[in-house]
Amino acid sequence: MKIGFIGCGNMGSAMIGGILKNGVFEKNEIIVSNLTEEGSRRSREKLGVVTTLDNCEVVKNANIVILAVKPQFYEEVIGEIKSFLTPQHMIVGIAPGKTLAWLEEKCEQPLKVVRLMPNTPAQVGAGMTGACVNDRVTEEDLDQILAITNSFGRTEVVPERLMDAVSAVSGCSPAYVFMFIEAMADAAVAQGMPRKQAYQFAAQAVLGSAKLLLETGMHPGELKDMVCSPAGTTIEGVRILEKNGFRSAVFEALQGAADKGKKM
Ligand SMILES: NC(=O)C1=CN([C@@H]2O[C@H](COP(=O)(O)OP(=O)(O)OC[C@H]3O[C@@H](n4cnc5c(N)ncnc54)[C@H](O)[C@@H]3O)[C@@H](O)[C@H]2O)C=CC1
Ligand SMILES: O=C(O)[C@@H]1CCC=N1
Repeated sequence: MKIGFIGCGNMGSAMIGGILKNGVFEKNEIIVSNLTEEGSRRSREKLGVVTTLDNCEVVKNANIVILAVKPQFYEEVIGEIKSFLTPQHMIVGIAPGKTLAWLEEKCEQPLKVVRLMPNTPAQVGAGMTGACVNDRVTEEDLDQILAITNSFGRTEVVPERLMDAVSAVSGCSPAYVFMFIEAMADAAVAQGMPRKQAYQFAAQAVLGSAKLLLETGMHPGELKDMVCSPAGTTIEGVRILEKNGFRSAVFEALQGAADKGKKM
């Protein structure tokens, strides 16, 4: 086995999906630990990977170890596995607030440490991941990490000080985007559109807008202005969004998410 996941819920299974689809590792090179036999059965059936109920088995059998449990369980899990870690291991944290220094300190030995902040669109190969590493991680190690993260979307290597911003702007933001889509669809339903169709219209508009921005590289303000005809319908909506503090609400939400990460 080459790569191991401790915990295999939403993020773990999304990451493994991309890794397998792009052939970065084979099924028999991936070991996953779960809390319950039921969880292990799901991982085997859904992903076909090797499973165990013992977190230490992951460390004994893989040199890249991804901590894919909720942040509250990090300390307990590291406590369990730390005596099996060696300088050859690369330990990968994906939780907000768990810094490289914190991970190194809890592992109680000099180790290669990586911090990633992926997001759930990884499930469909459209993830965005922020990555940073400690100074023991070599260029070759980083290439291996990028092969993994690029298998489920895009990756940017950033200085660690930006990881809370990454967490807010791409780790958490899918939740806010889904709220936006849901609200737009509700409004379309209120106008008489069937709900299923409303989700198609709203989601495709968000997908297309993001694609337009990424592919043209144009300023979002310019793209917004292209939609707003003088005395038209869109600018009326823009007026109402501004009056209701839309931009400020988004700003505050991301600020709150980033601040929360700093405290974790
Ligand atoms: N869900 C998201 O959008 C994102 C999550 N993350 C981070 O990814 C990590 C995992 O989050 P999710 O996958 O969403 O959580 P999840 O709850 O879906 O998955 C966690 C899995 O770990 C298992 N688990 C819990 N304690 C365990 C233990 N002691 N040993 C082995 N397995 C154990 C649980 O049974 C569960 O299957 C978290 O640290 C989270 O902050 C990062 C970016 C985005
Ligand atoms: O809120 C959470 O726990 C995770 C971190 C980034 C997105 N979701």
